[in-house]
Amino acid sequence: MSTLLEVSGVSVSFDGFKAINNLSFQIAERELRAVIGPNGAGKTTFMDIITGKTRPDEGRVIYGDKGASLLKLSESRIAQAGIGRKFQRPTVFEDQSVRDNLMIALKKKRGPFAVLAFRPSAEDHARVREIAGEIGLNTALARKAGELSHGQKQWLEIGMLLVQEPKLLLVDEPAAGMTPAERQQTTDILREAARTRAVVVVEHDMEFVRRLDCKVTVLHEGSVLAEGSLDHVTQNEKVIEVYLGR
Ligand SMILES: Nc1ncnc2c1ncn2[C@@H]1O[C@H](COP(=O)(O)OP(=O)(O)OP(=O)(O)O)[C@@H](O)[C@H]1O
Repeated sequence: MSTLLEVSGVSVSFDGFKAINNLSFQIAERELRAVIGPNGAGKTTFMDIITGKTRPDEGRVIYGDKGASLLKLSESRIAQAGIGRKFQRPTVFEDQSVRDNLMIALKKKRGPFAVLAFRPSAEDHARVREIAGEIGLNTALARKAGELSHGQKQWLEIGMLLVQEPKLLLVDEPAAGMTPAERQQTTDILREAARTRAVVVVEHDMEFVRRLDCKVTVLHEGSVLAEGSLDHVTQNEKVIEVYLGR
């Protein structure tokens, strides 16, 4: 399968401190990947580089079948090019229903001019119902987002990104604060999402990563320390030393 995103030889320093150090990373068009690593390993900075929030000092970030450089694009252009990011804390519109939250996200996809004259079509309603099903909220469409559990809000926000049909979805610590049952469902949602796109999940919870059952990239001091199945990387001596052995 072809590569969707290729990061090569990327470095970035903050006040002389190398947060990302000659980092290389690739993900295929349809792939689920977990990124793990101890505190300060560079996971957040790595995602900031992909979304254009942080510009690297060196290296290349190539995206899509035309091999476009993301380094030339603004944050909003990168988002429009199909890179969606879910931050740790849910940011749904609490006073709006689940349906309206998903509709707002659909509207956003159409761009600033569509917002003014947006009237949801039967197709839009069908799409919203479809996504609500994928995130396990099909019976909660009329509920206010503010009444949802923490886990359900996280799913809603993932749904708001999925409605926009990202090619690459970046998800930051989705399992934090979730009940075991919510974690299980989150795994299912992310695995399903990765059947039609690339999904990168940054996560500390090893049980959660195990259930994702995907290739794992271990970051340490801004570089890739190991990559492979969770069993493979957790047997790596260097990984045990810097990360698991702590
Ligand atoms: N804007 C910044 N200015 C200065 N230092 C920064 C900045 N952003 C990140 N750093 C430093 O870069 C290193 C990598 O940080 P980063 O947040 O990417 O790590 P992380 O793997 O996401 O950590 P955590 O698991 O704790 O969230 C850290 O030492 C951090 O203090």
